[in-house]
Amino acid sequence: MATGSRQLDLRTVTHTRIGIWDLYEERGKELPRRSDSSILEALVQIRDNTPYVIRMFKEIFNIRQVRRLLPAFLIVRVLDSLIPAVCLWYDGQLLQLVEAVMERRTVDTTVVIHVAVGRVTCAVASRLLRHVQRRIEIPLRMSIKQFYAKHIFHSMARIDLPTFTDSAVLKQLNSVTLFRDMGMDLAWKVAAELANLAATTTSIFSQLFVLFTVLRKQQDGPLLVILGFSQSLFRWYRTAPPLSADGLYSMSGVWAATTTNDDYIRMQGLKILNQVSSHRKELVAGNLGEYITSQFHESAQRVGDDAGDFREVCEAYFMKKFPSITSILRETLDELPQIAFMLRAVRRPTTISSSFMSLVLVEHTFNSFISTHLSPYRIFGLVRMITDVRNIYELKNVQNKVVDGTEQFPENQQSLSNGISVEFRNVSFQYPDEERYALRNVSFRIEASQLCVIVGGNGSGKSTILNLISRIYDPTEGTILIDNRDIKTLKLADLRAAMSILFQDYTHFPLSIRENIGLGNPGLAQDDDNIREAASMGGSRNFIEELPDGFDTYIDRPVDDRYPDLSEGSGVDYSNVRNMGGLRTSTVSDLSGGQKQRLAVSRTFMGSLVTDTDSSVGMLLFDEPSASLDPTAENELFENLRKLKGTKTVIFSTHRFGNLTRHADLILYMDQSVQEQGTHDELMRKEGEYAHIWNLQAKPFL
Ligand SMILES: Nc1ncnc2c1ncn2[C@@H]1O[C@H](COP(=O)(O)OP(=O)(O)OP(=O)(O)O)[C@@H](O)[C@H]1O
Repeated sequence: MATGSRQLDLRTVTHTRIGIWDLYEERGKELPRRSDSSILEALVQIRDNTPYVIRMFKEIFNIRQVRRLLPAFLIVRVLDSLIPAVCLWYDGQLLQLVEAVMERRTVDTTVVIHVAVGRVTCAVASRLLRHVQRRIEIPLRMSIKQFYAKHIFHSMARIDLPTFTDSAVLKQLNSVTLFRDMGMDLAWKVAAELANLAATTTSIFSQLFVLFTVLRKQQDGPLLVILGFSQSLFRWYRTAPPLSADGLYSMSGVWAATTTNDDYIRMQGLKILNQVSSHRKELVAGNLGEYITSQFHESAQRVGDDAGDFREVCEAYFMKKFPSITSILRETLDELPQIAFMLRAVRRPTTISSSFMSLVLVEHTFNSFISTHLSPYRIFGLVRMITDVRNIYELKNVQNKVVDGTEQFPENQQSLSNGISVEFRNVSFQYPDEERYALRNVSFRIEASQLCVIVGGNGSGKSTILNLISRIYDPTEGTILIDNRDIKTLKLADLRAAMSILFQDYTHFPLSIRENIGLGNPGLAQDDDNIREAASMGGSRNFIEELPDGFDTYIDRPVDDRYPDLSEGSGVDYSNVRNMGGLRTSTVSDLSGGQKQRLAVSRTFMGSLVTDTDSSVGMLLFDEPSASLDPTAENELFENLRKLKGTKTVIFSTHRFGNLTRHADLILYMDQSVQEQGTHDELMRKEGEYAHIWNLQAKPFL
């Protein structure tokens, strides 16, 4: 697969087979900040990522709402964390009361009342504090989330296609955006976890202090406290997850894992086929339900229990490698407070009941330490979150693969009204990770304001030419000149503002039809008159105006209506609430394929519109835009394109030979390279491949 610079130096890479997975690790090459399970490594991670957390706090503190609410939240949180210590103090009072009763055989009722009132007050205070905490937490969380939603949105919006589809970059993006709202919520989660940490530490030290105060007069009391504390520390350590901060055991270096297990790959494919709504139509029409179920079962049977996700399989593998060495020692340590208690009971049998109560108090307190927020899972979770905070900020630094130019384009905005010239000089191109050349040694020149039609069979490289003109990708070899200047020297934003493109694999944005068209020219995106004009040019205006919501219609609504978990099939009738609220029953859009294509054409025409204040584009690129259009619509489109001749450069790619080619200033007949070029008459006279296909395909219909 790999070629040239992509070649691997296999001597430095080790291969391990783990279940169905092949793991490749590069020897002696460490990633800057991934680490294994040791607490020390976790500390290193915290240290490395602290600047990002500080930056995060500075930023969230600049949000007015947060500046007001965060200190209040922290104060309430810490106050709440002191309550267990107060309760413990009352328990100590109770303990002393028992001792006094044992010695004097009388009960001091004021102490009893005091303790009872104290405990009740603690319970009430705790409940109230938690309520206040929750009240503050919700607006606080929403403000922070909103702030990071904007931050992450911008960091992602600037990434170009080759970078966006790079699997390593994708992983970084996923760490920030994988779970719904995850990235946006992350800052809040980190803040909340740090607050928890502070509160838990306060809680532990205040309880330790109270325990010492209560038990210091008892013989062996301090010893019990020390033993209890060390016991809980060891228990804490024992429950510490052996996972590294990124969830994988001890794999701190550069590594990659893949699987070639056909059944596993097929199972994942079948799952997607079954889950993603865009496949449902074919699944139903093809009567595939039973078939894919049986295929899934067969594959699952063959692959057996090896069919795990890499993380699971890896965990199981490394588990075997890490037996617990110190477990016996830890088990012994667990028993130390009880041993101390028994020794004391043997030496001083009269104090046995008070010692027992002390022991219960100590055990109860330290058990609560382990089960609190200081649980090792939460600590490791925090370390992971802190690493993700760094990912959020580093998203901004992801380098685009298509490097921006520095020169303004065009030098004179007016020049765009005469179109833009394009020249390919010996351009060859391979898509990333592809060995085959999509284009090989392609040269041609399209003069400003000419109409160029690119024709050729499937896979002949037509779309690739448009991808290169818009610098979605850069050529592997050769040069592209735009208005006689190297395309790489021009500022990308200027270049793209100067052209309007309809890609073959266009999509509709999950926005209103108005915006779907308007975004063809962001400068005019709010201008209703221009949007209507573009809709007329693209042949979509009539059917849009007939829709109940007209230009406000959403083709795919990005927000789902919500219902309780019970579905309609389970006997619940939602029609009343649905009718009352005007909720739709179907998520499927009402537009035909041809209507959708007309919308996409309208969006592209949007770029050709001019106002006094805004310049329009100088070039329009259409990649097979008439595939789903009826003959009338296609004819209208060609008329509109012909009208642009002389003011805009128009490049039109198609594998259908016909009306438009006869009006083209330049026809490129492609098959990986330019096989023939010229006007229709020139190519017909040449009697080459173009003439042959034209005679076959178009002539009978004209
Ligand atoms: N994103 C991509 N990644 C890898 N290879 C690609 C990609 N897009 C296209 N190719 C390959 O590049 C070659 C040229 O494809 P291109 O899309 O330019 O052809 P086309 O002439 O537009 O075809 P069609 O008429 O079918 O749209 C084909 O071999 C195709 O498989």
